[in-house]
Amino acid sequence: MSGEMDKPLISRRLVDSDGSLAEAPSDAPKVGILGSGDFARSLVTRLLGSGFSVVVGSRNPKRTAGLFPSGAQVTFQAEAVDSPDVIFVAMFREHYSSLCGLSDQLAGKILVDVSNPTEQEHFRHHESNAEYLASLFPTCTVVKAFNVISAWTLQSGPRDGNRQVPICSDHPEAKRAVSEMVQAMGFMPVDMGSLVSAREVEAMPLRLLPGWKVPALLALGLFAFFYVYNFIRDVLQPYVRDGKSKFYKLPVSVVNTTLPCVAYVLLSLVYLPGVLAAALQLRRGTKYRRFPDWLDHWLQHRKQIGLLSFFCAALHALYSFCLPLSRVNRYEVVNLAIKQVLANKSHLWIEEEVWRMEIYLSLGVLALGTLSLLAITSLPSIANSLNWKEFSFVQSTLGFIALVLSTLHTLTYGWTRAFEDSHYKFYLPPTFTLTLLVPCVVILAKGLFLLPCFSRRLSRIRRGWEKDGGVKFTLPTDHALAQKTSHV
Ligand SMILES: Cc1cc2nc3c(=O)[nH]c(=O)nc-3n(C[C@H](O)[C@H](O)[C@H](O)COP(=O)(O)OP(=O)(O)OC[C@H]3O[C@@H](n4cnc5c(N)ncnc54)[C@H](O)[C@@H]3O)c2cc1C
Ligand SMILES: NC(=O)C1=CN([C@@H]2O[C@H](COP(=O)(O)OP(=O)(O)OC[C@H]3O[C@@H](n4cnc5c(N)ncnc54)[C@H](OP(=O)(O)O)[C@@H]3O)[C@@H](O)[C@H]2O)C=CC1
Ligand code: HEM
Ligand SMILES: [Cu+2]
Ligand SMILES: [Fe+3]
Repeated sequence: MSGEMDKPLISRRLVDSDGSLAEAPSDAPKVGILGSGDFARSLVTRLLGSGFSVVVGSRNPKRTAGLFPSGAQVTFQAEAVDSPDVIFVAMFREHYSSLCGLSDQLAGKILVDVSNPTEQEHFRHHESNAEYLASLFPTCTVVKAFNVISAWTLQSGPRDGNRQVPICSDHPEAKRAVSEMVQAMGFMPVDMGSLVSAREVEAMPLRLLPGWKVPALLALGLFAFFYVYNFIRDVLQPYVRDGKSKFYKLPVSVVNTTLPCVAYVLLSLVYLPGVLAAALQLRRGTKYRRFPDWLDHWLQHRKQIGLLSFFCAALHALYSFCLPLSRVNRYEVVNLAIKQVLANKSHLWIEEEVWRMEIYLSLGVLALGTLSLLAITSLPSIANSLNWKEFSFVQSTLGFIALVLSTLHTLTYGWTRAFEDSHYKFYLPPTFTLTLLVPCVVILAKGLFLLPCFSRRLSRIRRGWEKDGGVKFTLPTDHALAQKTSHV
């Protein structure tokens, strides 16, 4: 082992100066730990601090004892597993089989598997580490726990970040015993069922932001499409036709035409699946049939799509604020002024342009402000403080209002450009016209479903009425449905 690995994660001085880690009272529940690595050391600190007495089993206790706080007993593996009923296996999977000599002593005890496979290991083995441990020690009860907690969090205490510790085991009593320990250590146990779930639990720390992959790819795809489209219109066309170099537009101008389009299209894609779902329910005349998978999945990713839309819109606003700062803008203003002077004109003021700009800026700010409310309420702590009605008012009603405001912002920005030949470059229409299609469909459809004939039928369907057949049951299924389709 290198010197780095030999350094104790917990310095003795620090631990000794902390009164709470003094020797545990003799009647404290005793816990065993096999292994003396980083995880074992952090676990010991936490367990001692939570009132447990700890015995550590090492292959070489003489060498490792110095790394542990004085309250812990460090001894040989065989001795350590003798008295405690609960034993943590703080070792890597490949070393589990080295414990087989302890089989007889371990019989009937609870083994806690804390291990995390690497990504390659996870895919190489069909069974989870915990199931493998259980197969090596058929007379023991194996509980999977703590793998999602880092050694660092264990040591410093669950002050921030996620406190949840998923637990699974085939034996309810063992699971309960470990759950109580988890709670005593300041974490929150989450029952994940039987040991088969260990594979899922072991995959948890391997996942980076699940649920964001498809929305992020969607946003990137839209960004790439609009960026290329704007590049062709704003940079390539002037270069090819007039030999003008407008490449300076790449970092700010083209980006600020691209970002709002991405934000706007994403926002409309948040509200499109709700409309499709309503249309499908109207057509089927029942809500008791599953939506097709793609729609189901889409409904479940609205939160991520919405937050990405908010992110792009916020960037768009920042870029817009920066436009007047750019040198391009300064030169343009000066050149225009010179032109005015040379033409002997004193007052440049186009009333229509002034109003158009004032209105579209104001609408943009209002739209972004409304979107921020949605973003704020999607924070779990805020969402938890709202009841369902309040949450769905903000998300559904205010979100739709944000979509309408964005549409008005885009329309007033575009004004008459869609109908002027000079704004078609290489026959390509102005970018904003491409973005208007989906939002307008969503807004029209929402309006349509508000008509009494549709809305009455829709709300009856949502209360359990069926086209052919009576009322099935009138449980508050709206809640269940809504919760199932949200990622709060
Ligand atoms: C910045 C931002 C943050 C977001 N954060 C979240 C978040 O944290 N969590 C989240 O889930 N989503 C979030 N979203 C996504 C989105 O705001 C919500 O999913 C929103 O509830 C969708 O509203 P909806 O009206 O389209 O869909 P839904 O409310 O699901 O309704 C679907 C359809 O059914 C109709 N309908 C719904 N309920 C009834 C009823 N009881 N009676 C009759 N008709 C009904 C609606 O009119 C609609 O046509 C966020 C979006 C953005 C932009
Ligand atoms: N570090 C972390 O943040 C986290 C770790 N885990 C899991 O905890 C387990 C231990 O991790 P960690 O403490 O970081 O690893 P370390 O390498 O620091 O510790 C492993 C320990 O295993 C013991 N061991 C027993 N038999 C063998 C053997 N044949 N060969 C090598 N070592 C052996 C050693 O103790 P001795 O020499 O005293 O016998 C050693 O200290 C792993 O399964 C890991 O996935 C889970 C979550 C977070
Ligand atoms: C503080 C808020 C906002 C400000 C200050 C703002 C400002 C602007 C400005 C200055 C333009 C013209 C850009 C250019 O000259 O190329 C513009 C265009 C646009 N904005 Fe905004 N905006 C805001 C919010 C939003 C929001 C929330 C959305 C939608 C989600 C949005 C969507 C658009 C669209 C689609 C365009 C047209 C882009 C194009 O085709 O060129 N904006 N906005
Ligand atoms: Cu998913
Ligand atoms: Fe595995």
